[in-house]
Amino acid sequence: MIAMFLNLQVLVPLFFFFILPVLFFFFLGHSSAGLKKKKETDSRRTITLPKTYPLIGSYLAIQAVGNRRIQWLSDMVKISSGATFTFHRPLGRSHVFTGNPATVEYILKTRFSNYQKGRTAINILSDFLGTGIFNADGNTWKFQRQVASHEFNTKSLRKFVEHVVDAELSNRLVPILALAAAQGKTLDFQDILQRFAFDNICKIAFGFDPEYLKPSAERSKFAKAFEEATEISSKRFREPLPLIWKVKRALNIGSEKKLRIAVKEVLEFAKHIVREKKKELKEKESLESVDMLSRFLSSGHSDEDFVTDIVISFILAGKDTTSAALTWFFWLLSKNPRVEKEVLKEIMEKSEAPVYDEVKDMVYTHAALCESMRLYPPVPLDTKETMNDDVLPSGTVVKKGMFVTYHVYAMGRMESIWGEDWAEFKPERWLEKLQTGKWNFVGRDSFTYPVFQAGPRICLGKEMAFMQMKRLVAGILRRFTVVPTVAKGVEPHYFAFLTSQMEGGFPVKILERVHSD
Ligand code: HEM
Repeated sequence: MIAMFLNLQVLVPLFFFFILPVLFFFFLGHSSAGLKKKKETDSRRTITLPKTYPLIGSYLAIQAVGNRRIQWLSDMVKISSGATFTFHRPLGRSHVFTGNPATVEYILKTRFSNYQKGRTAINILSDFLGTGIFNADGNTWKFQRQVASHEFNTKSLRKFVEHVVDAELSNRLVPILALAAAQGKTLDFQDILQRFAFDNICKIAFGFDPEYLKPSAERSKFAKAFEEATEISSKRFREPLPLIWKVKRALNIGSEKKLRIAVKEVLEFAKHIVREKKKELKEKESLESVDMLSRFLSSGHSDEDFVTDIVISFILAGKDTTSAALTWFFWLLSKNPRVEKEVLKEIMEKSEAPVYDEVKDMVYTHAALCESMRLYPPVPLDTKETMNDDVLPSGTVVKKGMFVTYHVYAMGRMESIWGEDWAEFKPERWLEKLQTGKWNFVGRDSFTYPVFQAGPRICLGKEMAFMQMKRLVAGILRRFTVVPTVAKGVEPHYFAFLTSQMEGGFPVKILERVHSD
């Protein structure tokens, strides 16, 4: 058995890393005609659909684009008829990518039960997420969704904004920014926002403060292990064949060994907190805390593995999504002083520490965040597995077991959806001016704008995310200006594993607004 694994461990990488590159150069040398006819040109380049070869499909084309996969697939979706593109993976497997709102509605709502997370994705994430809501289908998912939905009511949201977010903002974030401003220090703003979001979501999910944003604090072991587990688990999706990570896991080598250690660390820590909470609950009979874990436990769900899995899924869902959105938001704001001015105007009309209703009423900021996530969605792609053979509204035939991905990033950049000015950062496309002179928010349907997914599995934390982001934007911009130190003319690179990131971080200087205005 071991010998077989060792053979595979040698043969599989040999095929993908040695034989394939040789084939690549062979085809490149002999067949530029191998590319299909030109489909679309822009001022800088010609965009073409990739050639498909026997056995390897279009693997070479996607390898050649390196870390521009999202952008390349977006181009393919945009030039394909019905905004639906079939990518041919090695060994005859096909994968459909779509940017067609009718198809998105079809897979996320009309034929919801036919397009599930599926076995492949669940297997990939199960070492880390177990059967938590993010990694479950059918009744396991439904039950968690029903129980968790109760936790996202107005009362919880109000407490969240007025206690958790406010405390993290005024006790940690503002002092860090004030110090950076005084010292003229450059900060990685993406890292700061990620730490802010991690502290927030742990407090909500566990009632536990990992103190990740505390100045000069050691990165907590839990946060570090969580990050490592997320990154390695999501890299499993990138392996050309699932067999590769499975073999590495069986042999406990390389990244899989690191994953095992990280997951053990996360689970041990999470279970320790669950036990402590259970003890507390027994002693006090009812808990005052508002965290989800306490609520789950006090409503009779006491199975340790079950509640641990749920809580971990929530941390994952809330950890890097809001920070990704805010990173790009502050980048776009720095390039669009007119929009920043409008946002600031709205903030200055509220009190210094705006309460829930005031935050809710920040309509222009809400629109600016929607607009920023249109161009830079925190979750750029979302994949479903087909349960039974079907035909999509675009006419594409899908077979049982095939993957269908809706391409959120592409959809935010399609002229057919947003018009000729799709590339402009324009919050006003989400707004109408009322006779009173106030803005009114005009939403888009969630199948055209599936940034939070859509249908029965639409993001549970959407409203909480907006409240957190708006409160944070108000807290920062009222006092500071965020000035990127990215060289002039350089566009930061957008890439993603599960959630999007700015490659290399987001270096900024912080200026006290009093001095800068
Ligand atoms: C800007 C911020 C956010 C964005 C763009 C976002 C987006 C998404 C997306 C695209 C999904 C679907 C993922 C999938 O099933 O593959 C999702 C699911 C989910 N999100 Fe969010 N999310 C955000 C913030 C949050 C926050 C702060 C929380 C929790 C407090 C949260 C909780 C959840 C949960 C529990 C699910 C799973 C829902 C289900 O499967 O039924 N999200 N979110």
